[in-house]
Amino acid sequence: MPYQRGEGKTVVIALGGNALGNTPQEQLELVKDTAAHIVDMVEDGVNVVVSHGNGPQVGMINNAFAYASANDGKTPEMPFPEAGAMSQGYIGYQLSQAILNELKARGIGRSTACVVTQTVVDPADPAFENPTKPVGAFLTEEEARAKAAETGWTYKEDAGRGWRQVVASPKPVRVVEFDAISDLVDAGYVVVSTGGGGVPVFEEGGYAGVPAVIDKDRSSALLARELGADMLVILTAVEKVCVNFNTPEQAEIDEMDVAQARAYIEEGQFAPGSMLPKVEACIDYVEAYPGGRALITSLERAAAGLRGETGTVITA
Ligand SMILES: Nc1ncnc2c1ncn2[C@@H]1O[C@H](COP(=O)(O)OP(=O)(O)O)[C@@H](O)[C@H]1O
Ligand SMILES: NC(=O)OP(=O)(O)O
Repeated sequence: MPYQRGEGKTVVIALGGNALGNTPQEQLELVKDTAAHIVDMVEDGVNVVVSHGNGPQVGMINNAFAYASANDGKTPEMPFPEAGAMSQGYIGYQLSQAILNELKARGIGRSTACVVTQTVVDPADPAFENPTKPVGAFLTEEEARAKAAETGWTYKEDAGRGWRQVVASPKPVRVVEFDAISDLVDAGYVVVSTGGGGVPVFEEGGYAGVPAVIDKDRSSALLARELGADMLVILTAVEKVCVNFNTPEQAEIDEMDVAQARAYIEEGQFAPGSMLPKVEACIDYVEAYPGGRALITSLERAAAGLRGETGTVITA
């Protein structure tokens, strides 16, 4: 009996940094666990579309080529959009392989498809004037200042955790490969796409890559909305979003509607650069697609969250 999309819920999952780790070797181990959680959802009858972050990875690739180029005079510089595409390629390869292995181990006759994705951004987006997206490794202030002087790149302090290179993070406007992704979902593939939010491109006549990194939660929200997905699931390191996070008054949020979420944003409950863009992405999705529900939870609790047992649910 051929697979039909109408048979189960369609869910777009955005994987946070803890699902991937910091090096390709570490990631290869971590994605086995990630894949098991994803296949739990597939086993529950869910059509899963997976997207993922790429901040550490795209910075690592760009930096490695710049370093080699400066030191051996033979290695070429790697343009930022190409570094973004390379990050999608190797992360997608590892995720896809791990999911395939898990499907096979459980005797589930489904397959994966990995789509290197471009996402249109607006040349007039004010984000190009103010780089905010951290990429690459954490450095000390001294290392960051030396690197900035050597490369001309911008470095900023990242939420008390160290210094990182920052690049522009424009808003996603359109997923270029949307039709292909949708067809693959309809055909029953577990699709990995829109990694790192998609390689940002301007659409001026043809498409052309832009040196920037889109927030993957925002692109996942756009993809979920366009697909008419039943749910957007943002997986990160915490099981629930909290008010008064990291204080003695910390309290978990089980459910909030857009009005409540906006009120919490006004109060400054969600840290910019970490939880705030996730909540904003959920608002974008449920406002544009009121039939949908957004869920923020941890990777470990993802399948339980989809069953309505945990996580923070955001509704219109
Ligand atoms: N109000 C909040 N409730 C829960 N977590 C929060 C809150 N504000 C900030 N955080 C932090 O945000 C983190 C998620 O952001 P981040 O680490 O940038 O995501 P990603 O998993 O996509 O890499 C959580 O692990 C938590 O440490
Ligand atoms: N592109 C993106 O949002 O990556 P991170 O989640 O790693 O920051």
